[in-house]
Amino acid sequence: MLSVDEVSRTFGDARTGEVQALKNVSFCLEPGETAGLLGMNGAGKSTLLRILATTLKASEGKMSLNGLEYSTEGDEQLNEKIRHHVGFLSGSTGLYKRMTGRETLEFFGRMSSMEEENLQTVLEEFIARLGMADFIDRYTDKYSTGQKQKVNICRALIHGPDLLILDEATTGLDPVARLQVTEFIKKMRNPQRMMMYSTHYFDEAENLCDKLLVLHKGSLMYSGTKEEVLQQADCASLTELFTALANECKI
Ligand SMILES: Nc1ncnc2c1ncn2[C@@H]1O[C@H](COP(=O)(O)OP(=O)(O)OP(=O)(O)O)[C@@H](O)[C@H]1O
Repeated sequence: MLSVDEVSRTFGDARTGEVQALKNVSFCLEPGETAGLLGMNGAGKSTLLRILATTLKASEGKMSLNGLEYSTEGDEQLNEKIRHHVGFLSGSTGLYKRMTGRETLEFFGRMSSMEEENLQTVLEEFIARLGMADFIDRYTDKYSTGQKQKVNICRALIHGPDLLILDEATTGLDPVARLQVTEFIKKMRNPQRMMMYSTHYFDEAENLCDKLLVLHKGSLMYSGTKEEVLQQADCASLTELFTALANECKI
């Protein structure tokens, strides 16, 4: 289980003083569950995902993954243990230009101490499922955005993490690649794996996620199934909900 309890994060900003990017956010994810993280630009989605991936420290609060406590004091040994169970695709995940996609995935699989036979089996399955055979042996600097993103998603998944964190995984993809990627992510669900999926596409949130977490100005404003969220917000659709939030920001 992923447990997030009263997590906050403040950034110092030279121009405006302090920015409170997350304010007392609490929620749980059960094994097998996928949560869709929604929110307007600047709502705090990436900040939350980076904290869960241990690349950023929370200012306050507690978190645990399957009983392992995150360290907010910067204890690298504790966070290293967590990292073994986490796969993270951030908005800025890059690829080594002078490696092929296959070499990249082999590299990360070996870094995670995967057995060679298992690594090759998983790799072939990923290549087939995401239609990567045509480009996987080319250097990644020649890849299109969609091709890069497919390799990045595989990189986050190669070691079979319990918690998969995907930050806007389909941004910039054409409709066919978007469908391929979302179908692949759906197939990668299993009864143990938890997923945090941030997106600006409502159809993906509805199609992929068991529950939704709506962040607004750093606070978790609504959470639950889509129906529960709409009921809490007294809205008929997610579009209506976000239009209301956007209008509130203009006031
Ligand atoms: N390193 C930083 N220093 C100062 N402020 C930051 C930093 N990182 C994020 N912020 C601020 O924290 C707030 C939340 O940012 P965050 O990137 O988490 O939002 P987001 O919901 O992921 O937005 P988007 O949908 O645009 O990616 C914003 O006001 C942002 O400017």
